[in-house]
Amino acid sequence: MHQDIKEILISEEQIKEKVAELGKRLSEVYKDLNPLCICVLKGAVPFMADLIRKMEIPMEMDFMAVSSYGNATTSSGVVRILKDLEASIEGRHVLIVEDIIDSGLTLSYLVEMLKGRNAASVKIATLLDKPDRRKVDLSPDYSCFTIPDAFVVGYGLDFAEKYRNLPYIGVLKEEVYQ
Ligand SMILES: O=P(O)(O)OC[C@H]1O[C@H](OP(=O)(O)OP(=O)(O)O)[C@H](O)[C@@H]1O
Ligand SMILES: Nc1nc2[nH]cnc2c(=O)[nH]1
Repeated sequence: MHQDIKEILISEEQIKEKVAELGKRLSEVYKDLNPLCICVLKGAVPFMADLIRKMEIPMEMDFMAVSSYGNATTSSGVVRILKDLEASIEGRHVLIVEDIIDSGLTLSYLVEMLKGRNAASVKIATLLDKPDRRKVDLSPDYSCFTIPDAFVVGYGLDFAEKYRNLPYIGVLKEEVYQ
């Protein structure tokens, strides 16, 4: 285990199992709909890469970069679009793929914005859901794990851009970010 990690919350094996389950479910839900999976950079990259390989249906992908955190561990509430989608989503079935929903501020902004572009549907798939910290009324359509209120890293999630490459979800030691 990495020296900055206090505890492994979700193991590599647990992630693999849940992601495969979700991919199978999405393959049924989105059969014949050619969904557009939107990966929210950067944290959702490992989840997106693993999830789409478990979706055994035609699909397309695009990427967005938004930022509300910078290098902090709590959301500023201000969502900035750093990179927009490449193509129109009018009439498309959109699935936003996220690594974590915390305050919900990032996604509630994103969902409203994408709905405003006349998508046929806009749904959310998240690896992690941290409902205790929610500031807006938002719940994911698909979620792999519900986690307690702790700052987690790994499998895409960072602290100051580090730890994204850990294959598990871990809780960071307090002394690392204090
Ligand atoms: O529900 P919220 O409180 O809004 O938090 C969730 C957002 O925070 C993280 O992004 P971050 O801005 O850290 O960017 P990153 O994915 O590049 O690390 C995460 O990837 C979500 O997008
Ligand atoms: N790395 C990381 N980013 C987040 N963004 C919102 N919540 C979290 C969290 O617990 N960890």
